[in-house]
Amino acid sequence: MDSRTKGKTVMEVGGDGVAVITLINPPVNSLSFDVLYNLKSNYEEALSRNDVKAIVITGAKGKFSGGFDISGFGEIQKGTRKEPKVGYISIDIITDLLEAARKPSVAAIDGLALGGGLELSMACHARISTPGAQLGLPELQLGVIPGFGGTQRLPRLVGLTKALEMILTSKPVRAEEGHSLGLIDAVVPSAELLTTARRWALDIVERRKPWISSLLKTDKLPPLGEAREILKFARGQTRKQAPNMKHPLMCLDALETGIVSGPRVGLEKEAEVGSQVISLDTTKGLIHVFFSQRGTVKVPGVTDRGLMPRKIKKVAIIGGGLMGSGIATALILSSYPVILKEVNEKFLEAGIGRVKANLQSRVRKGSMSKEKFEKTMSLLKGSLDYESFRDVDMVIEAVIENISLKQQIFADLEKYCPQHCILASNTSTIDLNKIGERTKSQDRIVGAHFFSPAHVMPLLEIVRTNHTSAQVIVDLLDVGKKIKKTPVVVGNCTGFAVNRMFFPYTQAAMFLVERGADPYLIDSAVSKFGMPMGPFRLCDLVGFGVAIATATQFIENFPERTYKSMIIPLMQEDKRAGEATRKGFYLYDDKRKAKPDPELKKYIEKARSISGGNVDPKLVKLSEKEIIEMTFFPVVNEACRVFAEGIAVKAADLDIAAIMGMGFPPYRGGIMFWADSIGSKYIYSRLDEWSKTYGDFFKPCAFLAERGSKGAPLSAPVEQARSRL
Ligand SMILES: CCCCCCCCC[C@H](O)CC(=O)SCCNC(=O)CCNC(=O)[C@H](O)C(C)(C)COP(=O)(O)OP(=O)(O)OC[C@H]1O[C@@H](n2cnc3c(N)ncnc32)[C@H](O)[C@@H]1OP(=O)(O)O
Ligand SMILES: NC(=O)c1ccc[n+]([C@@H]2O[C@H](COP(=O)([O-])OP(=O)(O)OC[C@H]3O[C@@H](n4cnc5c(N)ncnc54)[C@H](O)[C@@H]3O)[C@@H](O)[C@H]2O)c1
Repeated sequence: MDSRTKGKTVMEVGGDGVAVITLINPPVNSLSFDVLYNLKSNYEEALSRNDVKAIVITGAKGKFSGGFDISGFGEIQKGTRKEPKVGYISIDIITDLLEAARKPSVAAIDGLALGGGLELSMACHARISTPGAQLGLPELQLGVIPGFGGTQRLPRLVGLTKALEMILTSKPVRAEEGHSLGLIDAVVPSAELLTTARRWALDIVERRKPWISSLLKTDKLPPLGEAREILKFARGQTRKQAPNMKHPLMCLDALETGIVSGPRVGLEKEAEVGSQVISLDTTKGLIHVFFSQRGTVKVPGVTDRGLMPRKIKKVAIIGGGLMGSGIATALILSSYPVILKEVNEKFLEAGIGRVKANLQSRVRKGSMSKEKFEKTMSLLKGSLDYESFRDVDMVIEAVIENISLKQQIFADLEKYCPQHCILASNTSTIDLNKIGERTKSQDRIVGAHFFSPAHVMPLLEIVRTNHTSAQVIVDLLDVGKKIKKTPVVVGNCTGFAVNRMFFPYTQAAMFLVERGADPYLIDSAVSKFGMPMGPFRLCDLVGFGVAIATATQFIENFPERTYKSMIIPLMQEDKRAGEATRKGFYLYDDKRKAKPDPELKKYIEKARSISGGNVDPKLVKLSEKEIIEMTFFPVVNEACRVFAEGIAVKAADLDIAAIMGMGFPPYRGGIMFWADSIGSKYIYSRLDEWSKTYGDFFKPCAFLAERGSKGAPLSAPVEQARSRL
């Protein structure tokens, strides 16, 4: 393969007259422009050769195709590739050359057929798959729409309602379901895939099997009136669930056009809309997130050293409280045998009970069978001492946030655990060097910072000190992958990356209400921006105990830039500590529904008199845009510090940390990507102005000042010399 080309296809014509075209573009046989143009040439040749009666398309190495090469969208967005004529691939190649050919095509699907991959197969005249195949149209998740005819062919093969479900949720179906839906014609073992597909293709030629063009099918489509109602309902749901995104509605337009005006017009509409969505900001954000998420496991100086992850056969967890039980759940769910250590029988039983409850909720929801529940629980063993730690490969400490307790535990671990054992702590704030101070094992000490609930939240911050060995990080990255977390490797400091970004967010919100802004308007503006909830609702949810503990750490470590608000401590004095006490910034009813509380004013006024601040008429009347800027620009500022200090190696890691740890909307691309979309100059100028009016909480850091004064992108790499990692 030419090093400048991305992938290819190869065609082999057998003595039976079947041309087998194989898609080759590792690792997922994505459909790059090179692959697609090669496929076109192969088809032209196959159609012109007299010795070819039929065609089979398959993918190399057990994968049909993971879809259009996503980096192609980036090339078009950046202008480094000229966009092909609208509809050239979906209409000229896939429809007019392939589907309308005089020779039939059969798709032989092993492994993945996603996005453009499934769409290519739907243009074939039959589809044979292996039992493990995954079939789906996940394009909306990337901000694009199914663009190789998926909006037209999928409803015609599986019906409108199922097609909408598959497209709007981006969730794939397995082969058996695909078969019962009519998407797949036969499911056969891997070893029989190609022979069955070849025979099927020849059977079509011989008229022993039907020659079906998906695009021309109408039997699964509902009557027009019903179709319009179904689409109207889908539009309503989409507007509610994705209010800040245009592309799902544009996708529904393409579907509707095909049903109302016929598939050819539908294909044209799909091509037109498909081209328009590429330049949407939300699409740019989502595509950035796709690659950034996969980039977190590429850590310079660590994962490029040829180290292989060691096998972790057994894990011990110390502390079966909220976090320890969640971490244990995540591990046993991925088949790791786990020992859970607690201080006494009562606490041990409670810890194991929490793990059980986590799994039982899956059984109740029907996502786990009773047998699987028993089998999974059998991987968990309780312990009250360290004797059973003698053969563990990794320990994760999750006891209360107390330095001397953690130091003692790590000293004990050094005595009991084997020398190769990884010693991890789930601390959210404490310096790992301090935790390991009484050991000689600094090279195997690492942070494994999970987020609550640990068996649900997707992020794992892997915290390394200057002493943590690269091997230990490689091992933990592998465990993270196996337990289905997205790991982000960060440096050691108070709050690491996520909590450092969280602090200024909540503090800015407290500052604004003390100066007269309405907390409920702030929550509403922040929710509209795309966060799962506003900062005040969030404080209620996590509880004021946690909020005060984390704020204390920030105040101690970063006093020069902390806004010290008394609102939460004052409320806590009155035993209103958030949702758990049914009173916080909101009042909660029996069903935990939140409603504003007029009494909140009292606490705000008292806090204001303690801080000595005044109501600022400008801040009373903030627009939603100004609210977002005043709450999130301080987050950008802190993210810049984290990046400049080398706590995060790449700006994109902070994007993923913000999305998965804070709930920052993925379609905004993450905190640094969003900041760059606004421009460093503007952010710097706003923070600079506010810091002059309201104090150092808003003061732009040196990194932001430097880049902002030049208008340089904040996410451009930091010089290596300045990076701590
Ligand atoms: C305007 C005209 C333009 C031309 C017309 C365009 C019309 C669009 C047509 C079409 O409808 C659009 C699409 O098909 S969009 C793509 C749809 N497919 C997907 O969304 C699948 C995305 N991939 C995944 O979900 C997963 O990667 C996977 C395939 C399920 C595999 O998961 P797994 O965990 O095994 O591996 P990963 O770590 O995720 O991925 C491994 C590496 O592969 C890269 N990769 C995966 N999919 C693609 C892809 N479609 N394009 C490019 N690269 C892909 C991924 O980035 C990883 O790379 P590394 O470098 O990190 O190894
Ligand atoms: N709660 C969160 O949202 C959260 C999020 C991320 C990280 N963390 C961190 O996780 C750690 C645990 O937090 P948590 O919320 O699960 O606390 P928790 O109070 O719910 O649980 C701590 C458990 O540790 C046990 N324990 C104490 N000493 C022990 C010992 N010597 N041996 C065995 N068990 C012992 C306690 O009995 C208790 O059950 C803390 O370091 C915290 O900072 C918490």
